Parts: sequence; structure tokens; C-alpha cells
Amino acid sequence: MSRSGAVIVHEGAEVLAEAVASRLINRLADVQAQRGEASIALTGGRIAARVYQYVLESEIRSVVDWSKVDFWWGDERFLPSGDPERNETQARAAFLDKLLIDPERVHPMAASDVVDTPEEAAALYAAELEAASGGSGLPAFDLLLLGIGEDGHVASLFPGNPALDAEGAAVGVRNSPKPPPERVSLTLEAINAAYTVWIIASGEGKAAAVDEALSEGELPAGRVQAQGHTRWLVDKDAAAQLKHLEF
Ligand SMILES: O=C1O[C@H](COP(=O)(O)O)[C@@H](O)[C@H](O)[C@H]1O
Repeated sequence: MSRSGAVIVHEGAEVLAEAVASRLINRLADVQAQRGEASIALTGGRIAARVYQYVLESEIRSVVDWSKVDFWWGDERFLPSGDPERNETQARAAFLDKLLIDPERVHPMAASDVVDTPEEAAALYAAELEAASGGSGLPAFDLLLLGIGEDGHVASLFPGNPALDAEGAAVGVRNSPKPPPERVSLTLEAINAAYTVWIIASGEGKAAAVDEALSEGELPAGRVQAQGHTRWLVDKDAAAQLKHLEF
């Protein structure tokens, strides 16, 4: 797979989060200027929570019509509705519940008190994505956010896990090395169908994974290639082992 993109390094975690929030607002506003609506797939994780907080606090957040944004998720922990460990719960608490959104445009992955298995949740999500895509199957998000794990995972696609090779738009994940073991994730194919993907990394714990993903491209994170723009938005600690800022 040929890859191309850029790495943009920020001074520290807070600058990174504030910059990503500002970019996010501008990206959604640009898309809405062209099409009237926009779609974003959210991620979970610590730096994402800071980004959402900065979006909420941003003085320019009103340049986006939040009621015309579709919110999806790149992955979810298969836990009951409202569980604080769910990525949905985190995003709702951090910003969604405080913005003037259209509840019909919020598309969480099904929780474990709603369906019995992660596979069932994935099948429902794939069907919802297909309906939203007008039948083409794979979603083409205007913006997809990804965190990266110390092991190089993105969304809930972990190195060596069979979910990494799944087909279709979404997959049930079992035996995740990071708790909880059951999860739901977009497939790599669905991630790579997005127009714009930003991989956000903060902290020295991510430095080895960022370097390996960008230099060898074998880790799940290294296999991400958007249709339009792939950007790695990182802080200095996460970039500490990088030799090149282009790939
Ligand atoms: O479990 C997950 O972890 C990753 C990264 O989280 P972080 O706290 O180490 O930044 C996140 O991207 C993913 O969405 C989430 O489910």
C-alpha cells in the first residue's frame, strides 16, 4: 500500500489539543460551506477528551452549525449504556451534550445492554453506515479522528487481532489486550474510506508506536491512509523518535 501524509508536531499536549480543536471546527465549517452538512467520526482516549473540551470552549465554535453535523464513532468499548468507559459517554459529557446538535444525527455503536454481542453491535452499525452512505456500503467521513495506543492500535484494531483483517464497515472485537476485552470497531477498510483522517498522539508513551507505524507501516496505525488527507497531529514527546515528518 502506498502511503502519503504529513506529521505536524506541537509543543505539548495542551497546545496539541487546542490546535486539533481549532482545525476540527474549521474543517467542519469548510465542509458545511460546500454541502450544508458534515460528518465526523469521533475517537476515545485521553487526548481526544481534551480536544472535545477545547471545541466546547472555543470562541469560534459557532462557525459550525452543530445541528447539521453527523457524529459517528471509530470504535467503542462494548459496555452498558452510560458506562463512563464508553467512548460515547466520554464525548457526550465533554461536548456533545452541551452543543446544539440534532440527536437524530448522533450515531453511537450499540451498547451491551441493547444487544447481546459485539458482533451484533457491529452488524447494526454497518447497516446504519450503509443506509447513510446511500447504499455504497462504506462511509466516507469528512473527518475521522483516531487515537493511537502504545501498541500501535487505532480505533479497536489491535496488532495481531483477527479484527484487523475483517471486511465490511464494522467488526466485533474480542480479546482486546486493553480492557475491556469486547469492543466494536470500524474496519481498516472503512477507516481508509474517510476523506480526511487525523491520528492524534500525545506523550512519550506513544513515541515508539508513532515511529514504528510511520517507518514500517505494519502496525494498525501505519496502515491508515485516507482518501484525501492523512495527518498525524502529535506533540513533541510523541514525536521524539521520528526522523522524518513526511511519509
Ligand atoms: O481504548 C482506546 O484507546 C485509544 C487510545 O487512548 P489513549 O487514552 O491512550 O489516548 C483510543 O484511540 C480508542 O478510541 C479507545 O477505544
